[in-house]
Amino acid sequence: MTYEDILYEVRPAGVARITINRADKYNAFRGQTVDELIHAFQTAGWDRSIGVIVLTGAGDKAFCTGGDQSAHDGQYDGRGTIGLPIDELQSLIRDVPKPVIARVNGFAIGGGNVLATICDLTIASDKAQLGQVGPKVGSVDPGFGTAYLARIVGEKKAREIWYLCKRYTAAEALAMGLVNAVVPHEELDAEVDRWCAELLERSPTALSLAKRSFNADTESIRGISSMGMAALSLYYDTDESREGGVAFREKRKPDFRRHVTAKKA
Ligand SMILES: CC(C)(COP(=O)(O)OP(=O)(O)OC[C@H]1O[C@@H](n2cnc3c(N)ncnc32)[C@H](O)[C@@H]1OP(=O)(O)O)[C@@H](O)C(=O)NCCC(=O)NCCSC(=O)c1cc(O)c2ccccc2c1O
Repeated sequence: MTYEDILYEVRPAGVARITINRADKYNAFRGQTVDELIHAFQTAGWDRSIGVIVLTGAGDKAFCTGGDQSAHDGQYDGRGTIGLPIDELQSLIRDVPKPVIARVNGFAIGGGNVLATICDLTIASDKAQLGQVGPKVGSVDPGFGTAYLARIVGEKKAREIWYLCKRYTAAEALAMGLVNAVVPHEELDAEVDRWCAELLERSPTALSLAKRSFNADTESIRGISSMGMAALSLYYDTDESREGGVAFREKRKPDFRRHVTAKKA
């Protein structure tokens, strides 16, 4: 597969770096981006010469800001249940039998925040900002993005993150356990390299067994996600959901309640 939306590099030896290369869109993903990410994770995941996978975004503004709002009118573009086969990508990041590190170099918002959450480890620049926007833009991740997040930061904090859609600094994310480390922006690569070097010294089979063992406890969320995606697909076809995307593109506040109250009894 020839990549247009991502970069795939092996650097240094043993480390596959997968970069969402859409800096002009704040590294938002469209259907093609997700398909390319799936291909890249499958390649790195089953290549025995690779011991660690690093996921990041191009430039220094954003790690990833989730679904591309310019490719979202009702359903997203793409071949999956909601257009984007994002649930396949999320499962794959969990399924690859090696550690995946999120290198969070800027905004990790919406689906970008979900990707960083699902990765095994997260290392953030002190310039990073993390948060959810779903209910602000007529969407929600009804699976790993919500239920798995609650496992990490606790129910109260997870509900705050999703209901209020605030942006959190890297330091706040560290305090709530959403990231493993925060470093000055210019030291991000050196820190990621250090973590990768240490992981490459560990037994790959022991790491893979540990990863599967951690995953086993939250596998039921995969079922919740697949049911949730079917419900979400129906929601995306409502005026209430469309209002979120339209308002984002028109750079105005959404008025969701107008559509709720317009429903017939
Ligand atoms: C990232 C921001 C917080 C930045 O805010 P700021 O005020 O600094 O800048 P702008 O808002 O003006 O943005 C700058 C520039 O970037 C464009 N942009 C940013 N994000 C996107 C995007 N996601 N898609 C397309 N374009 C984007 C923006 O339009 C500006 O371009 P100009 O040309 O006008 O200059 C803020 O931008 C922000 O909050 N962005 C997030 C937007 C968003 O709605 N994301 C999608 C949310 S839904 C989602 O991601 C999602 C993901 C999943 O994985 C799911 C899984 C399962 C179910 C559902 C899922 C889901 O809904």
